[in-house]
Amino acid sequence: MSLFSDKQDETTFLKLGLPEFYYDYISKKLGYVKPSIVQHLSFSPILAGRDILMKSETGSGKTLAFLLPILLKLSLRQPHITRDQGTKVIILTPTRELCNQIYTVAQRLLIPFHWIVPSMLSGGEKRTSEKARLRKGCTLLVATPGRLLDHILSTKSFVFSDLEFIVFDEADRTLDLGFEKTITDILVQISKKVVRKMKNPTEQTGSGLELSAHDDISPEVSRIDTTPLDRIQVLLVSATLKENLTEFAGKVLTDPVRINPAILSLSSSKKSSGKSDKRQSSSDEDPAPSEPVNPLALLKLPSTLTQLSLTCPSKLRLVALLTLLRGIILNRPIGPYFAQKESHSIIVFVSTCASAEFHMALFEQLKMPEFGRKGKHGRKPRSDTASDAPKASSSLSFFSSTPSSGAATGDEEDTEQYTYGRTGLEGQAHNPPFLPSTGFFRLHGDMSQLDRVSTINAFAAISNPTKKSKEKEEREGKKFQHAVMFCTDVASRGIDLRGVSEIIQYERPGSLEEYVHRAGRTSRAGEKGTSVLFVREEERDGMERTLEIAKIGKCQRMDSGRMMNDLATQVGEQDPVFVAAVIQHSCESLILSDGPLKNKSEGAFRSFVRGYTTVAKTLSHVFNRGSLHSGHVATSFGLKDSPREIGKSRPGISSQQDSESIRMLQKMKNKPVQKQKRPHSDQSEMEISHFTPSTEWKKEKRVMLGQIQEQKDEEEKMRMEKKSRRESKYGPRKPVEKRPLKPATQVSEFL
Ligand SMILES: Nc1ncnc2c1ncn2[C@@H]1O[C@H](COP(=O)(O)OP(=O)(O)OP(=O)(O)O)[C@@H](O)[C@H]1O
Repeated sequence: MSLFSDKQDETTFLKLGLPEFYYDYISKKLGYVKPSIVQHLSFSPILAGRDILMKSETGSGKTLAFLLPILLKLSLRQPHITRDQGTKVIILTPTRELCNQIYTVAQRLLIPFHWIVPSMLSGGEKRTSEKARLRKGCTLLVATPGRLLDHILSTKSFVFSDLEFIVFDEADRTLDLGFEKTITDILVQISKKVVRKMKNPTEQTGSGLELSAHDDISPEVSRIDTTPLDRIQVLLVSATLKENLTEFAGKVLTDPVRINPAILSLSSSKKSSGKSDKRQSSSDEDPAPSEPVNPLALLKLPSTLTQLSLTCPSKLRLVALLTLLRGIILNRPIGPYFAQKESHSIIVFVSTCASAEFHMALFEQLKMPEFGRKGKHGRKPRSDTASDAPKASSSLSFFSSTPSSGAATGDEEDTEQYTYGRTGLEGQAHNPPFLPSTGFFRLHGDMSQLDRVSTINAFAAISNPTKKSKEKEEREGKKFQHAVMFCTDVASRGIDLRGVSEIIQYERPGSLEEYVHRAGRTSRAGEKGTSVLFVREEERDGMERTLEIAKIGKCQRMDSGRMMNDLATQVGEQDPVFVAAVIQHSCESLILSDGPLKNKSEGAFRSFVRGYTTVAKTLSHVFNRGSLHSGHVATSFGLKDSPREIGKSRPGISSQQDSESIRMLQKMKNKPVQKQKRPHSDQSEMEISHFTPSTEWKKEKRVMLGQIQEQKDEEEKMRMEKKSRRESKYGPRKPVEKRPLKPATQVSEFL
């Protein structure tokens, strides 16, 4: 089903009730002519004051689906709302990026309604300037939970006693990230403020430190007194509403309307409206029977998305990634799956900050090796014609663990060829980049907020250029045709980057939901897109079956042999295995010659192996470290040391390492060589099991969660302040046992 169904084509925003001048504005200035299905379905229930449980596929326009009717409701009020009436709408988001994005959309939508003031609290700014904005007053506030609670408790001038709407965008993610207690605290504070206002309607209740010793903020959702929240319209929104939301939704939503375009039905638990805010409408009807509670239908991707899996053994992952990226950006014929475009913007998902940093640094420096010209006796470059390429079938085994027999028929000339480039760096200074005219970016939670914003802007300037960004690029002389961004899952939720037509899930997703959200960064608003998932052979069937069972879609298998053959043809070689070996060798040599890059690579390798097990139950049967060969994983990070040695060796090229590299080239060509000293697989597993969660790993994990930790620190600080106030008043209290931090990847099992 497309974003706009046939029936939807007849519906414009005008028919939904937008005033004509406003429709003119959003259609002409913002390009929103027809509502998407989710916007169509949610419009009247929100106008009617109903609580909403909204689930719709990624990129289907959920932001507008809740913002437009809310803003319309507020804008129509007479006399006009003023900012000194306090905050009427709070939108909670799990990440700063999403916060920023929603705030930007709200700002644009509100241009004709200048009396409605939007604002944002996400922790990227100084508290004092945030306080100043709150003091002036804002009608609509987009915030991350930690920073919002901070201001609720400490900014006296923050007025929210007349709150009318709370929206939880990406609600399941917010809970997953361990914000449950913070949200509970926020709701408790809001309830108190609303109750107080109800008792004394003329009082202008600001916020501030009003906690008493008896204000024990409960960590349990079940202990929120939600009666006052009945006055507030609550909206839970996500592309994936999981079971961890059931209890939460049950507590904060009253008689919600479920909106799920996938099922194309609206449902409600009861016919009657129980909310006191039903003041707006009595004509609220339940248009359809209840949505069946089918946990397998919880995840949805756009039908315009092509899902692919690329099977690849660990030791060839790096080469395969480079080849795939080159194939996409050069519009080489790597199957019918990829758009032939002048400019490609590709997001590559990795699982750790260290990996994102490493890959960006490597790809930025990597040059195209000189195939066929470096051999001792020289080797004539072969012609760049398709007829020279070996048959696909012969190289399909390129991606199997053992080289194909076809690949093993090297002659003496081939043997000499392995002396190619020794260090792989000779004469490379003048070589073109492996991925020409491509800007590389990284986005992860360990970057400062400023860095993250400028990265997103720089990437967007290529993926979706505006006149302004084009001028800026030309001024600065940095004109890239393509963009590749290495991201952790910090970017997988809600980020709306138009023009991204390819997603590569290079390192495994942490859960099924993560898979969906990552893939959903393309095919937005009805556009076409492709998502490629890298899997090992032993993972492929399990992953495909899981996606099918969960009705996420069918994952087609990518013809990796064809991809490699094409690269070989491009560089004038016949043997894709040889080409792969040379590329791998170039990466390894570059890493060996560059100390900081090697450190990055080692860090990325360690965090990859450690993190491999932190997979949610929905995917733990697919990705298990039992079969992970750490030696091969090291190869995929361009490391030649055995896993045991990684981190111990000094950066720089040693002759021993260099000869090992040549041996590896020979091994890949299936030449009889002295056995390379690689750990036995059992030994590898011992290495991996060495990486049991340590303090160091916990630290890294916190880094991965970036801003969340920062917010947790803030919470802790507030708790301590509260404790000391309490103790100074009532004396020391028996310490309460601390609840363990909920792992970010812990999600409910529904398969
Ligand atoms: N009615 C519309 N007409 C045209 N474009 C639209 C319309 N509604 C939304 N869009 C565009 O579609 C894109 C996706 O919208 P949005 O970010 O709200 O999707 P989403 O459902 O929240 O996705 P996700 O679940 O990934 O966060 C945005 O670029 C938005 O501008």
